[in-house]
Amino acid sequence: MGQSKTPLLDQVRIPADLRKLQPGQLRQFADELRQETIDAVSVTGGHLGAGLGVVELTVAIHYVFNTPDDRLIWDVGHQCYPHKIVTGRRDRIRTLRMGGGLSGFTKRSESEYDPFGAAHSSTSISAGLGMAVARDKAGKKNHVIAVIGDGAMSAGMAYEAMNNAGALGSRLVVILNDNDMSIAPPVGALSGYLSRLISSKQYRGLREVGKHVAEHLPRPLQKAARRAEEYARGMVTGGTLFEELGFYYVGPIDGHNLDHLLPILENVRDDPAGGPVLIHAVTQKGKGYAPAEASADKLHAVTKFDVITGTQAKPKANAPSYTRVFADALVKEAERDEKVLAITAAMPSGTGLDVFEKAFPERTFDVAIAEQHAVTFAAGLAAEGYKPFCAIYSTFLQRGYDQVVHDVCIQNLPVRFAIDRAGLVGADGATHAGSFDLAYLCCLPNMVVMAAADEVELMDMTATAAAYDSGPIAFRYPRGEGVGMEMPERGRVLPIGKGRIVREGSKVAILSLGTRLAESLKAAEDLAARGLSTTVADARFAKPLDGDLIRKLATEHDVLVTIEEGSVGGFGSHVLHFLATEGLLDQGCKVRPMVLPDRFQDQDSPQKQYDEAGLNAPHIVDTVLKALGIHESAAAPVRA
Ligand SMILES: Cc1ncc(C[n+]2csc(CCOP(=O)(O)OP(=O)(O)O)c2C)c(N)n1
Ligand SMILES: CC(=O)[C@@H](O)[C@H](O)COP(=O)(O)O
Ligand SMILES: [Mg+2]
Repeated sequence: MGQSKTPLLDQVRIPADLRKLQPGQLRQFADELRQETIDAVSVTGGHLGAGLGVVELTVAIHYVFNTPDDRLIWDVGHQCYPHKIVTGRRDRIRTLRMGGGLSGFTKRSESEYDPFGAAHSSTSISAGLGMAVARDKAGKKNHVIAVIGDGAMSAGMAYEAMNNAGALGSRLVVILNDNDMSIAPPVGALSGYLSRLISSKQYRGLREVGKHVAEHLPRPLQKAARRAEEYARGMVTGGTLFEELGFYYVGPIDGHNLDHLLPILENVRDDPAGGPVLIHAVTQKGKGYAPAEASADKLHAVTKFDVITGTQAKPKANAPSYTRVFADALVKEAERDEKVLAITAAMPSGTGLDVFEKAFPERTFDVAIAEQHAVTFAAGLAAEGYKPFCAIYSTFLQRGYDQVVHDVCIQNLPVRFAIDRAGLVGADGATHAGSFDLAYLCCLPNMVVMAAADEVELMDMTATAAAYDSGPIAFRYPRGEGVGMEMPERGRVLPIGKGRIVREGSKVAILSLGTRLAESLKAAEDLAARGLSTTVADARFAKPLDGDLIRKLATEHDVLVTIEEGSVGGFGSHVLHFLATEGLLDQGCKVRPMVLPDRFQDQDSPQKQYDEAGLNAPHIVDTVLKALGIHESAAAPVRA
């Protein structure tokens, strides 16, 4: 057996083992931890850049603080792979984001070292403050540390939390991990402010003097020195934004320099003064891995890759992604209509608006991680006659729901919602599943909701949304590739509220919404082979429903199955409501809605997730056979 490449890391299963090392060994330990992170992610794929940027912070925090009694919360949690390696999960780290494996984010049920789950950003200060107040009420003395990135710090929730923390005065340590990156380079005034904080050399000089003086005075005098320091700080920068919110500000410090991190964390740990503290750590996303450091996005998210070259093993695409189809379709609409604008909340590449921005930089808005603002900003634009396309993942649109109701629907403003990542999303698991947008949008008056069955439909829905100016309209589509359709030059405008029959039959009807259409057609072939003639219809609209189509299907078939990539309370529920109120359930048609299960599904491949959800062709066949009292199984060979 060759000599281990990670001799120090091999000695550490949990942080208590780490704390047995000498401070002088931590540099090597961090290097080994970084290598292990790179090697593990080269096997699993996942979020690489963020984790590489917090290797030293991870080591220093677990070394100085008594985790898990001291609570450590990672904002977003995508940077938590080094944390997972040093908290008893190194043996499973190569199962990251795989079915049955470790989550790609922090997760309470996975480890006592994960006191709070994450994945949606900007929650860590709120959760940390909750834990700090709980500690105070219980008379405990443990520390609470929240590590939040500069991107996550651009979300309103972070300020709500700091505003409250400053008022409550509970002891809370917030570490701002400032790597001057979100997924893309950061946007917004805060980003510029942080850069000024870091670059004001004069400020750093005064602070340096102040800090050293403060450290060598007896405790009572330190306060005086500290006040002098604060005065210096106030004199140079007028008090940092964070201090105005009631935080003691420490920094900016080098977030990769353990010689700085360790004493500062120890000072903060041992300082008997109460109150919230914000340590401003300057780091580099992708640190220590040349391909990441050289990449524009610092390898925020990668597939499996070759460690030596950094070359990723990206599967060959058989068709354009839905995201790309949307982006290209929107460009075509914008070429014809100067009122078309596009808005993203810090996800330009994920939503495809980076493509749109290349064509129309003046008509593209990245508002940072601020979905609530994005929606109402769009409403403001619509109120003035523009045609804003708010491109937000289904799961992240949950953040702006009240704005959709209150600012868009009640006022019936023509905001267009391009909802990517609808349905199950695979490796990101439950936190990112787009399961609920049908339920949370179809109940809203004035809202029109479409779901694309394939990439041609998505082009048509983009054109339809551009043309529709009578109120809010949303269209959803899944993560991943299209089905490989011949693409028209431009999308056609669809008649609002009208579905289409894709396959004629007579005994069974499958009414599909969205991309379950492919599985519905497969099921129809199987059923026909069993002597059950099957109609397949694509609803296209979840709202308004195509009443005539539904009535036809329910009155001309013995079984009507609805299927959608969404939770209960969405399309199928509204079809059932329609059937019931129209008395169409009274005539014996057996109706079976097929929806996502009423539980959160962990990560796996989308195909396996839909198998687990029971929404693939065999499940449709089984549902029909059961409804007809035929006790065959979809798995059983079809009768000759
Ligand atoms: C509410 C919400 N919107 C969007 C995202 C998508 N997202 C994941 S990480 C990220 C950037 C985070 O930037 P930062 O906090 O600076 O962390 P870094 O990747 O730089 O370490 C974004 C926008 C999210 N996780 N949550
Ligand atoms: C961490 C985070 O929230 C994003 O990076 C998200 O994982 C992106 O999802 P996609 O990979 O579907 O764009
Ligand atoms: Mg960042």
